[in-house]
Amino acid sequence: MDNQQQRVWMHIGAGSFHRAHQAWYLHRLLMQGDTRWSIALGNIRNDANALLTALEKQNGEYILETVSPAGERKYERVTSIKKVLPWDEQLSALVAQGAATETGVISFTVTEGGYYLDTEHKLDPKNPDIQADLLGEARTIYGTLDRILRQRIKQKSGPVTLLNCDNLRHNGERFRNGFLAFLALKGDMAMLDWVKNFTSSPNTMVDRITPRPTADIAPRVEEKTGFKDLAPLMGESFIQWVIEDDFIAGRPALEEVGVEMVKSVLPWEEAKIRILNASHSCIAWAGTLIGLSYIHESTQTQSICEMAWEYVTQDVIPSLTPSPLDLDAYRDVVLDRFRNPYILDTNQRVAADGLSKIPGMIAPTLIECYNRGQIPRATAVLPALFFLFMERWHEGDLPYTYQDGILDANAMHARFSAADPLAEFARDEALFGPLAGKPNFEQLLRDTVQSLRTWITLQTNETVVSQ
Ligand SMILES: NC(=O)c1ccc[n+]([C@@H]2O[C@H](COP(=O)([O-])OP(=O)(O)OC[C@H]3O[C@@H](n4cnc5c(N)ncnc54)[C@H](O)[C@@H]3O)[C@@H](O)[C@H]2O)c1
Ligand SMILES: OC[C@@H](O)C(O)[C@H](O)CO
Repeated sequence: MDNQQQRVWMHIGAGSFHRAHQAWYLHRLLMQGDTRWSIALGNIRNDANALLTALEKQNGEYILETVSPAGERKYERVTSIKKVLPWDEQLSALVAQGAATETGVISFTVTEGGYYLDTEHKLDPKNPDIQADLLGEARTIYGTLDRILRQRIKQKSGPVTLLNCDNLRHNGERFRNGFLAFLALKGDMAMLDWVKNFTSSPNTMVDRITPRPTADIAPRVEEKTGFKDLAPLMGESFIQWVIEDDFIAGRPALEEVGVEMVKSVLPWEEAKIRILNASHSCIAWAGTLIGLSYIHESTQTQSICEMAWEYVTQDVIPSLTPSPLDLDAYRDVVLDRFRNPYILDTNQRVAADGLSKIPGMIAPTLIECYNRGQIPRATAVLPALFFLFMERWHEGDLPYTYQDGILDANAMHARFSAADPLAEFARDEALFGPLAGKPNFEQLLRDTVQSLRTWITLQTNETVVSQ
């Protein structure tokens, strides 16, 4: 193996997922003796500083615990992060590393809300974070990359791949359109041209359920491996990564470790986003509404599992057919993964970012059902659950903090203080695009919310009686 040319893959977004997924794949490649690429990890926000410090102390290494649906646990020391980039206000370390010639790939996980796109998948220029970045700050992925690439051009470091690893449909394309729109709004046509010509943004489908790490992992890791890990994490044993092979400045040989390199990621991403992610949120919102804390408990509640099953079976599968995937089998495997009791994934984590998930993951199925003359009764359950979930949020009755990158808390409270909050919700174009304000859609939501209120009362009484 030619190890002369050391290349760097910089990742922005030091959350759990990157370390359980992309870093794990590269680690496997290193273990095969191909050490040409390594990862440099940094973050835009200052919310990962403790983790970055812990990783720095361990030379970027940590133990990943994986657990199968049967409860079999495995431990692996992940060694692909060779550089930990410390955070400062100016993001100096990220900028320096991103601008270096050795860096050929810049990937990112900044959550679904981190792209600030509306139902038309267009950048929302009114968002305060976007406005700040247009004035030169680096609060979002756009302002951050703007800074990095500006420096890259100055140093003549050449082309670079910008690799989105978030759960977004057409994630490369949507990010790229957002970024180009951002640069156009800035009026920076030279930079815009450079990005068009010297970067590529492959679409990818990423998959591994990775809960937020809990305190019980470290003692287990120490007992099993003898390593007193300051930054251990846990994920399910299942893993998948499908990428469109469009890397402008080289890439690690990821196909050697099970990554599927394809021409078009479309069938995989549609299945993942609609069958896995949208059902996941459905289960998290429903579970929360009847007092459950974990995804497996919620999925094991028959009426909740039926909501997800019917949504996929009645509305999604007809939308995605024909597909090269066996969608019925995909649905069943996904629901089985959600039932894994050892993962202890929380409804809180999966319920997050609903304001981005409704337009990105759920509205397309609603629209397509209407377009083929079908009333999307099963899909309407998902936004109806989200409405009831946000009503609880408004009343201060959620058992946890709701995290949503694009939530305008004042506007949302105002909506729920209006005479008819459901009408306001159904008319929200940012959520429902062309369906917003359509009387038949509003009525469908109203009826669905009503029957879910009855379901919640019944379920809650049942829970109280059986306690
Ligand atoms: N955890 C999973 O199971 C999983 C699986 C597949 C894909 N993903 C994708 O990865 C994303 C992150 O998941 P995670 O488990 O690492 O979450 P996490 O909560 O551990 O980390 C979130 C990361 O995003 C950053 N961030 C949040 N909002 C941002 C914004 N507006 N701009 C810039 N940075 C922002 C945070 O600083 C942090 O680094 C998910 O939202 C999803 O799109 C996660
Ligand atoms: O639906 C929530 C996601 O974070 C999910 O855990 C992930 O997409 C699985 O790959």
